[in-house]
Amino acid sequence: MLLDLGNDITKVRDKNDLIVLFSDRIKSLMHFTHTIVTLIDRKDETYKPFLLDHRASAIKDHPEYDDMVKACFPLDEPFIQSVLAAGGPVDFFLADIVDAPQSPAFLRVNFEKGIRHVLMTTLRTGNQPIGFIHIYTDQEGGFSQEFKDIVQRITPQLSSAVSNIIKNEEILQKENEKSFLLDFSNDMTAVRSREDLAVVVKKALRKLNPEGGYVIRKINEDGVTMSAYLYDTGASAFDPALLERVLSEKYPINDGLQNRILDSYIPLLFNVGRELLRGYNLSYLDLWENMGFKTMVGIALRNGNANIGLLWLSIDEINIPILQGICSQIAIAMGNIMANEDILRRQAEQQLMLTFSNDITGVKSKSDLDHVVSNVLQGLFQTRIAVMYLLAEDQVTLRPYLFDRQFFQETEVAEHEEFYALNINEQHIKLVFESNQPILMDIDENLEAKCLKLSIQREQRGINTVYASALRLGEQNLGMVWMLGQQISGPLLQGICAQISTAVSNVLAHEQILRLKKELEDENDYLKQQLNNDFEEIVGGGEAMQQVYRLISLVAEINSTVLLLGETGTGKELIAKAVHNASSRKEKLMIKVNCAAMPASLIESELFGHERGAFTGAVERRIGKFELANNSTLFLDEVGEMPLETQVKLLRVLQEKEMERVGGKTTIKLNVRIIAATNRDLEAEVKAGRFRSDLYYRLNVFPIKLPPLRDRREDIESLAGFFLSKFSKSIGKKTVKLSANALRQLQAYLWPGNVRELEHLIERSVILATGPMITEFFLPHATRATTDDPMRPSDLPLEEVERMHIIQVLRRCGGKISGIGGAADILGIPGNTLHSKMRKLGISKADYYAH
Ligand SMILES: Nc1ncnc2c1ncn2[C@@H]1O[C@H](COP(=O)(O)OP(=O)(O)OP(=O)(O)O)[C@@H](O)[C@H]1O
Repeated sequence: MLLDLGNDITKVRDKNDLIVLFSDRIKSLMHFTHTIVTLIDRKDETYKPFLLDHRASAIKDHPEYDDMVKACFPLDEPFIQSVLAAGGPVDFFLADIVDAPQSPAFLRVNFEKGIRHVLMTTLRTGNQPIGFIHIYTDQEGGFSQEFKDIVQRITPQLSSAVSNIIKNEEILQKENEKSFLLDFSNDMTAVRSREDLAVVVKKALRKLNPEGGYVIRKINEDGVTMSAYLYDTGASAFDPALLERVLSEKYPINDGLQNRILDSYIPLLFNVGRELLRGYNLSYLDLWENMGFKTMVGIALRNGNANIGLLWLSIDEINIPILQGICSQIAIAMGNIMANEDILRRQAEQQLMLTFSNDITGVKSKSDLDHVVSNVLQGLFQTRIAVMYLLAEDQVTLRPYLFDRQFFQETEVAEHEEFYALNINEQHIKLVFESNQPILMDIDENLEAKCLKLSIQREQRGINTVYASALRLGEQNLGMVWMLGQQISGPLLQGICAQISTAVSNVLAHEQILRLKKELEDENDYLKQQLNNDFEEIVGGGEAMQQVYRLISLVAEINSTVLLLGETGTGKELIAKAVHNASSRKEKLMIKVNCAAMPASLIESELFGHERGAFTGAVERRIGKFELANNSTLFLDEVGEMPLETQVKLLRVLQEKEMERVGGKTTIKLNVRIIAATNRDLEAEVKAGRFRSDLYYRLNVFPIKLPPLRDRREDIESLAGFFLSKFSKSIGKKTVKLSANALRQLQAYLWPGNVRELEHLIERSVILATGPMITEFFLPHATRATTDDPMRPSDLPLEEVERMHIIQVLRRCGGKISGIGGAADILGIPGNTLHSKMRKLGISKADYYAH
C-alpha cells in the first residue's frame, strides 16, 4: 500500500489533490475525518495552511473557516513546539489542550465542530522541519499505535512530495512572474504617451488585482509636492467630488506616508483604516476608504537614483519582484514621456513666443496689447497680468494702465486712481526696478500694495506669490507688470516684458499720433467748411462773371492747369477755390503758396520741402507744399513774382510730375493740379526776361481772365449788399442799408482795388455808420463822373482826411514808402512813422496799388 501510495504521490500535479489522495488511501486503514498540511515560514516564525482537503473538512462550515485557511500561526507556543520536539506523530486529545492560553485557534475551531483528536507529525527535508501533517478524528479513542507507525513511515515520502510541490510552485511562480513581466515589457515598448502608459499599466495592475485601483503620483517641479499623473478607480464606487479634489490637489511629499515610500527600497503596505485612525488627515486616505480599499501598497518610482514619483496600488498581497519589475519600467517610461512632454512643451513655448513676437509688432492700441499679452501669458504660465502700471510724468507715481477685468472694473480704478497708484519709493517697487529680472514675492510678507492685495483676495485660489517685472526701454523705466502665478519661467517672462515695453511705447506714441491726427482732421474739416462757405460767397451774376462761371465748370473736372489773370482784388483766389471745389479733388484741402510773400531763398524749400541738414538751419525734415498738395490742388498765388531759379524747378515738376526734396535723393511722384494766379501781365514779364517763356506756356493752358470791377458795374449792387449784410452781422448790427445816392456813388467809382477795395470800404462804413443807412461814401478822386463831390475835406473827420492824403501820395509814388522820392519823404515823416500810420488807418496795398 505504501509503495502504491508513493508511486501515486509522484504522479500528483495539483497540490490539493495530494492531500485528497493521501486521505483516501489511508482512510482504508483507519477512520479519521480530514487532514491538512501546514507549512513553516522561517521569515516570521509561523506556519500556515498549505494543502487542504476541503471536501472532507469537518470545519468548512464553521464561521471562522475562511480566517483559519488564511491565518498564520506562531511557532513559539507549547503545542507546536511539542510537535516539533517529538520524534514522530503525536496524538493530542483536544479537550486537554484546546483551552490552553497559547493554543492555536484551529484546535478550538475543530473542537467546536466535534473533532476530538489530532495527530500531528512534522515534515522535514533533511533535518529541517518544513511543515506539519494534521490528521483529525471525531473518535474519542484517538489513533491506534499501528496507524501512528504507518503515518511515521509515510512521513518522509509526504515530506519530499510537499517539498517538490513547493519547489515546483516556486519555479511556476517565477515563470509566471517572468512571463507577466515579459508581457508587460512588451506592452511597454509601444508606450509613447501618458495615455498609452495608462492603458498598459491598467492592464497589468488589473491582472494583479482585478478589483483594485491605483494612482501614480509625480513629483512636481517644485520638488516638494506631488500631483496625480495616472490613475484607475478599478471596480470601486466612489464620491466623484472627492475624487476630483484628490486628483487636483498637490500633496506635500513629506506627508508622513509618501516620504516613507520614497525612502524605502521595497514596497510598503498600509492599512487605510489604521492610517486614518492614526490621525493622518489626507484626503486621499478618505477617498480610498470611500472606495472600499483596505490595504494599499506604495512603491517608489525611480529613474536611476532619483525619485520621480510613486505608485499607490490597492492590493492585499504583494509580490515584491513583480511590483518592483513593473515600477522600474513605469519609471523609465514616465521619464521618457516626461522628457518628451518637456520637448513638446518647449516647442509649444517657442511657438507661443514666436506668435507673440509677431503679434506684438502689430500692436497699436491698448486693447490689442491686452489681447496679445493675455494670450501669451495664458498659454505659457496659465496666468494673466493682474495690473500693468506706467510711470507718470512726475517719474514718481505709477498709475494703473491695464488691469485684469476679473479683479477690477476699469471704472472702479478710474474712480479711485489715487488709491490704486503706487510710488516708486515704496520698498517693494524699488526692488523691482533695481532688479534686471522678474521678482517673485510673497504677497503677505512684502506687499503693501493695496491694489494687489485686493486682487489676490478676489482671486481666492490660494495663491500667495506674485511676480513683478519692470518695463524698460533701454535704461529708461516705463512701468511694471504684476501677475499672479506660481510657476513662471523668469527668463521667458523677462523676454516677454522686453517686448511689452516696446509695444507700450509704440501704443503710447500711436495714441499720441491718433490724438494729433484727430486734431488735424478737425482743423481740416473746419478749414474745408470755411472754404466751402467761401465758394458760396462768390457774388455777381453779371455777364462778365457768368462767362467766368462757364469757364470754371468747363475746366474744373479735367485737371488742367488753370491760369487766373486779373487785377488785384478781382477775386482770383476765390475763383481758384471754386475751381478746386468743383473738381474731384475737393475732399482734400487746396494748398496755397504766395510766391510774392516768400523770400527767394526760402521759396524752394517751401515748395519742395527739404531733408534734415539740407542747409544750415534745416534742423528737421520738412514736407513741401507740392507734397502736401499731392492728390489735391496747389494754388500758386502771385506766380509772376517767382524768382527765375525757382521757375526752372517748377517747370520741371510740371513737366515730369515728380520732384525731390531739397537735399534729398529720392524722387517723389506727384499728382497735383496747378492753379496759378497773377495780376501781372505775364506776356510782358516774359518779354522783359523776368518770367520764363516755357513756364508761361506750361501755366497758360487754360487762362481765365477776371474782369475788373469797373467793367462789371452790374455786380456792384449785389456785392455791396453782400458785404453790408456780412459785416453788419459780424459786428452784431442790423443789416445796414444803402441810400440810392450812396449806391450811385459806388457805381460811379473806378475801383482800382476792385472787389477788395469795395469790401474794405463797406467794412469801414458799416463800422462807422451811426444809423441804419449809409447815405454817403467818401471815395477818393478816382470817380468817373459824380453828381456829388465826395472829396470835400472840410466835411471829413481829420483821420479820414489824413488817410486820403496818404493814399494819394502813395499812389503818386507808385507805392514806394521810404527812401528818396518815397511817400514818407514827401510827407516829411520817417518811413517807420508812415508804416504805423498806414496800419492804424487801415491803408493796404489795395488802396493805392494799380491806380
Ligand atoms: N465775386 C466775389 N464775391 C464776393 N467776394 C469777392 C468776390 N471777388 C472778390 N471777393 C473778395 O474780395 C477780396 C479779394 O479777393 P481775392 O483775394 O480773391 O482777389 P485776388 O484777385 O486774389 O487779389 P490779389 O491779386 O491782390 O491777391 C476777398 O476778400 C474776396 O472774398
